[in-house]
Parts: sequence; structure tokens; C-alpha cells
Amino acid sequence: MPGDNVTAVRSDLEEAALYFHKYPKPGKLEIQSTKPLGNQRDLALAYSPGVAAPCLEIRDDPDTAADYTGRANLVAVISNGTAVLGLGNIGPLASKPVMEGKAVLFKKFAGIDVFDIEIDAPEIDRMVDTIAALEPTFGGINLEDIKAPECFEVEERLKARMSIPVFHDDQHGTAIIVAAAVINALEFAGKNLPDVKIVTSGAGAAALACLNLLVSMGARIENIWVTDRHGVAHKGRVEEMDRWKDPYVKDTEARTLADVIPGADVFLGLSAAGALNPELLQHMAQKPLILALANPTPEIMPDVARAVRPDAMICTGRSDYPNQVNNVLCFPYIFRGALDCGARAINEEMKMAAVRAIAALAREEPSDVAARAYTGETPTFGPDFLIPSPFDPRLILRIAPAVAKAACDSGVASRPITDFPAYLDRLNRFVFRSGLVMKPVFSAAKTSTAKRVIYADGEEERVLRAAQVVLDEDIARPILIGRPHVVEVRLKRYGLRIRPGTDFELINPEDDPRYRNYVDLLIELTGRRGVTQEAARTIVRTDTTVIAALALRRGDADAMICGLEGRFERHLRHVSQIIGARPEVRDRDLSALSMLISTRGVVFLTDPYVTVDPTAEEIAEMAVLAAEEIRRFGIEPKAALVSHSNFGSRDSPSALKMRRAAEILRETAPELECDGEMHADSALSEALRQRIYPHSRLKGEANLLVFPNLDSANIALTMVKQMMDALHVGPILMGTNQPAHILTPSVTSRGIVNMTALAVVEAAQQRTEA
Ligand SMILES: NC(=O)C1=CN([C@@H]2O[C@H](COP(=O)(O)OP(=O)(O)OC[C@H]3O[C@@H](n4cnc5c(N)ncnc54)[C@H](OP(=O)(O)O)[C@@H]3O)[C@@H](O)[C@H]2O)C=CC1
Ligand SMILES: CC(=O)C(=O)O
Ligand SMILES: [Mg+2]
Repeated sequence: MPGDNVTAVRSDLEEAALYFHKYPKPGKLEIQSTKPLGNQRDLALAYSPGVAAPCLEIRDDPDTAADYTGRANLVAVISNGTAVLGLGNIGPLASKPVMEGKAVLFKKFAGIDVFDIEIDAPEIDRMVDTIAALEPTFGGINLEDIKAPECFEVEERLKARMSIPVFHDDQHGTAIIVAAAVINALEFAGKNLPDVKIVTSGAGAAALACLNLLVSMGARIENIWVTDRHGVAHKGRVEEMDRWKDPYVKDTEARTLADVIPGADVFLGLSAAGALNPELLQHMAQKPLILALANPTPEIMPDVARAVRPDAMICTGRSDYPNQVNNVLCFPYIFRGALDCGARAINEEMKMAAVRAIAALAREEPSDVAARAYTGETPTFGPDFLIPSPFDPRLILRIAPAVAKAACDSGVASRPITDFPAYLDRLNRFVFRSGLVMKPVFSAAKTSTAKRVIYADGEEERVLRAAQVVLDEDIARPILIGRPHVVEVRLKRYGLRIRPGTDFELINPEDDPRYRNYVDLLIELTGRRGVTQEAARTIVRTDTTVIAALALRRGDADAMICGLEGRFERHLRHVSQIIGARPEVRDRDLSALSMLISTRGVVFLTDPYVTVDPTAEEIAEMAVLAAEEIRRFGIEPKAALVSHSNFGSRDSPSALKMRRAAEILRETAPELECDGEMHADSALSEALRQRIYPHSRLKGEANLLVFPNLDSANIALTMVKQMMDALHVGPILMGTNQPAHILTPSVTSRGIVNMTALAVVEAAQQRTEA
């Protein structure tokens, strides 16, 4: 009955996905203007009468559309809804969430703008005519979730008619990533592509394109067996046969998947949930490769497959298991490369370049920067790491240039790239501008050996929500300080699944067995500063920041997070007294670093929270500590000592202080790319800096701004944050003897998760150094 499924019990993930899509605004994307529209003049430029000028330029020279409109960076993700994931023919309207999803992935991973277009066109002619008519709007067409065999003819005819890349993602995006996984898996298993037996479940868009690409790479047709819902594609079969399946038809008595799977080296599932019976795996060859790629539920779940074949290499299309073989690893970057050189098509050379780049990236030794980012825990090439993770920031840096180069070499680029190092530099800047900057920290946190994070504000809704996320994501093992009855009621109220005891440890400030020890430690640490026995007892009962710091100091936790309520200075006083400073900064104040992530990029600021008026020596030290912290993100620091004076233009005390700090840094930290004193705009613009002082040691854009005092740093932080709608990660407290962070009352639950990941990475690093 229609609507029956509405009453079906939804999983937590389904509930969360519905909420995610509905709030705070329905859907996943919106249009944003890239030009100011603040006054009459702007209106006259953007719209009538000014807009006529670019219109006429484009009329006279169509190539200038790339200069005057967003077309060269705009892709259409188009579906008719006939094969949506593995959900089948659910229609164009119901496909819209998937297409919006592809659109945001294009934007996030490769900075490409997308209009998602869902068309009511089940028939080939209508689909082709509709899509071909869109050519003036777009720089490329990404066909999505259109069923076989119609998709093959649609793509063929559009490629012939259109002069922009037309790429059916489910065919070629999938084929490229499958080919990369196959290359790497076979190397690991010690097998050769021409010799391996490949059996498919599915003979649709994705499966046939994968086979065609593997054949072009050396797989032999006689070793390939294709099955679908009607069984083996065999000679004489009439059901669901077409000219695209014909090359794989076998003259055979075999009829079912069970008949053909014995001895198979590769199972390629691009069909539907549960299509592979686990028992069949027993008959596959040694070290088989199982690609169970149906979405959202694979042909077989990895743990079920692993139980039957411990020697297997297993891949799925999902993000919650190792080896995610999903076309998201390909489509953003192949289009990035194609658009950047104005490719008129995506040809075989470009596809092969993508295959090689992806396969090579999985085996690549981590670069210095990546190794730092992953704190040496980068998964290395092997059965559980056959292909890179979708969040690897190097994907765009490897795939896009390889694809663009192949386009230029094969003659399809209308704007060939001549300076590849400069192109790579541009892509690098994109990586650091996107929120991907937090990803290496999350990866490192997941593999950290020091995961116990204690939260002073354990009754707070934001902390409870963050605790749920860090547990789900395996980032940390939370210890919450809070009264059990309060925590319990709130967990229920917010619909959170985590429970004390089983999922996290709870310290009851009113009654905890460790209370005596904590009081003794506090007296020991502060006794000489006049804290009496009675005062210590009261403090430990009432101040959760003190409890968190004492727990950390005693080794009951690896890192602490506090500061959601009350004044920063109060928390800082406790942290300073109980945790203290690292030996090398013991005679100085602690300091803080903040990261701002906006659409314009990532910038770090120090010190917006702690030291009111630091000396030149303290400023130099802060810069060194901040640089160390920034390297944790896999970013090479470029520091500017900012001032109202620009390279000696003023001689006020604070200008002299910053000049002196620059001198100290030149002597004590020559490896740090750093200069000053300078204006903030000179720091952020190489062109401006060059005009004033062409010999600066700082090249490109500074990513670390070191301020002369608390006022300037804090005002800059809050102003930029507000005006740029930037995400604040921090404050990151620097110089403490153990990882301890004092957040601010305005921090969001997402901010707490970010700081937790960072604290866990710091704790792991300290443990390694100890
Ligand atoms: N991981 C990834 O990156 C990708 C995964 N996919 C997944 O692959 C699957 C197929 O997508 P696509 O090729 O675009 O769709 P198509 O509709 O073009 O093809 C589906 C194929 O699967 C077959 N099939 C369906 N159900 C079964 C079953 N129970 N047993 C055996 N065969 C079956 C169909 O056979 P018949 O014709 O007899 O119905 C058809 O051959 C989907 O689950 C999709 O999510 C697709 C692209 C990328
Ligand atoms: C990943 C994808 O494109 C699909 O499952 O259809
Ligand atoms: Mg798809």
C-alpha cells in the first residue's frame, strides 16, 4: 500500500539522514553570488545595462564565455531516475537527493559548481534532445543513474552531438576506480590481469563499462563471465540481451552465478543488495578480490565475506568499511582536469591517466607533509588499503593534472595548460582552502593510541552530542564529568544512543571514588600557594575544570576539554596551576592559536586569548609553537608578524617589538618561513608585499598571522569570523605540559568534535615523544 513504508521502523542512520536533509534548510545546496550587489552601480554592472557588454563579446567570440560567465566551471549532473544507486527505477524526482549529493561532492572535493538536473525523460530520444539543448549552459555533462542499455546509446549520441565532455559516471567513473583497485589487488595477490577469471553480478551500465576498461587493459574476454537476474549471459539466451552484452556471451551450459564462480579470482558485484550467497565464496581462487559495489547495500557485507574467506581482499561502495571503491574517488577530479584545460571530451587517454594516478597514489610513500599530517599512521598499501580514501587531499593533486596532461597530449584541450607547476600550485591552494584541512587530523585521531578525552562540561548538550559523534567516528573515548541522573535524562531528551558505563566513563563530581586522591593532588600542587584542606575539598566538589585537570595530571585521561561556561581566565588559572607549561616554555605564559576556515582559505592567528601584551621574546616563542601546531594539519607554516607598521614604516613601541621578534625568529628558528613587521594585507597578498619589500623571506600568502597583543588578535579573529562567516577551530592552547584546551561559551558541538580530534593527536604525539 502506498505510504506503508512511512510506518516502517527507521534506523538511526535513516532518521539522521532525513534530519540532515531537512534542517536547517531543505536540501543540500543553494546559489551564491560571486560579485557584490550592494548598490546602484553594482546593479548596473551585473544586470542591465552593463550586462550587455559581456553578452556581445560572447556573441562575437563564444570562447569568451569562459571569461565572462561561470560556464567553464559549471557541470550538469543529469539523471532520469531509472537506475538510482541500487534502488532501481525510482523516477527523476526521487533521484534528486542523490544528484544534489553528487553536486556537493563536486564542489567540496574539486571546487566545481553544479546544477543538478532531473529530467522526466525515460526514452532515449527525449533524453538526448533535452540534454543536447543544454550545451550553452555547461562546461561538462555528468550523466548519472540512467539504466542500461539506454545509457549506452544516450552517451554515444550525446558525445557525437556535443563539444563539451559527456561522461556517464556510473560507467566510467566506476570503471576507473575499479580498474585501479584491480591493478593493486592483483599485484598484492601476485596475479596477472590476462590470466585472472572475472565473474560479475550485474550486466548493466557500471558492470559492462568496468569489463570494457579491464579488457582494454589486458583482461581476456574468454576469462570473463557475466551474470544478471536472468543468470549467465549465454548463447541462445533471449531475456534482457542487447548488443552491449554480446561480447561477453558464452557458448556454455552454465546458467547461474553458482555455476561460474568456482575458480574466479575477481567477483565484480554491480547489481543489488545481497546478490552473492556467502557459500559461493568458498569456491573462488586463492586470495580472491571481492568487489561488492552495489549501493547502499552491497552484494555481500564485508564481515560476512571475511568470515568465509579470510584470505580475500574486499571492497564495497560504502564509507564505513576499508577499501571504498566508489566513483566519488574519480568524478570530481577527472572533471577538474578536463575543465581546467577546456577539454572537448573525456577520452580513453584521460581515463587511463586517472586509473594510473589513483592506483599509484595508494602505493605512494606518504610525502613529508602527509606523513606529518597522519602522524606516521598512514595506512600502507595492502589488502585493506588497495585504493586511497575519499578524503585523501592528494587525490585532486594527482588525478586532475594527470587527466589535464593526457587531454593536452591527446589534442582535446581547447585551453592547453602550459605551466604545470603553476597549475599544481593552484590545486594545492584549493586543498587548503577547503574544509579538507581537518581531515588529516581526524585520520590521525582514529589511529591514535591515546584516546581518553575528559570533558569538564559533561552535562552540556553540545558536549553530549559531540561525545556521540566522537564515539561513532572512533575519534576518542570520552570521559564526562557530570551528575549521573542529569546526564541520563539529557541523553534521553536529545535522543542520543550513548550510555555511561558501556560507551563512556562518567565521573560524578558529587561522589567519585577518586575524590580523595584528587583533593590530595590539588593540595600538593597548590599547597604552597595557600589553598587549605577545606578549600581544596570544596574546589574539587564544585569545579569540574579542576577535576578534569587533576584527572589529566594523574594520568586518568590523555587530554582535557573545558571552558563551555564561565570566564576564560578562571579555566586558564586552573590549567596553568595543575597542568603547567612544557619545560621549554616554563618561564613564560601559555598562549593560544585559532584557526579560521572560510571560503577564502585557512588562516591561523595567535594569540587571541591568553597573553595581554607579550614581549618580543614571547611573540617569537608563540610563532614557533604555532608553527609546530600547524604542521599537525599537514600544512607548512608561513608566518607574518603583523603590525600597523609595514617593513619599518613606523617606529612606535609595538612596531619595534614586532621587528625585534622577527630578528629573534631569524636567529632561533631559521627553518620557519617568516617575516615582519608588516601590514595584514601585505601578509596575505604577495603582490602587495612585493611592492613595498621585494626581498621578503616570506613567499606567497601567509597562513599564520602573529599579532602584537591580545586586543589586535582577538578583534581580528572575531571580526573576520563574523564577516567571512568563517568556521573557528580553537582556541588551541599552546605550551601546556599535557593537551588541555579551554573552549569558549559560543563553541558548537562540531567545534568540540574538531578540538577533540586535535587533542587526541597531540596526546598521541606526546606519548611517542615521551
Ligand atoms: N560503488 C560505486 O561506485 C558504484 C556502484 N554502483 C552500483 O551498481 C549497481 C548497478 O548500477 P547500474 O549499473 O548503474 O544500474 P543498471 O540498472 O544499469 O544495471 C543493474 C544491473 O544489475 C542487475 N541486477 C539487478 N538486481 C540483480 C540481482 N538481484 N542479481 C543479479 N543481478 C541483478 C541488472 O540485471 P537485470 O537487467 O536482469 O535487471 C542489471 O544488469 C547499483 O547498486 C549501484 O548502486 C553503480 C555505480 C557506481
Ligand atoms: C556511486 C554511484 O554512483 C551509484 O551507486 O550509483
Ligand atoms: Mg550513480
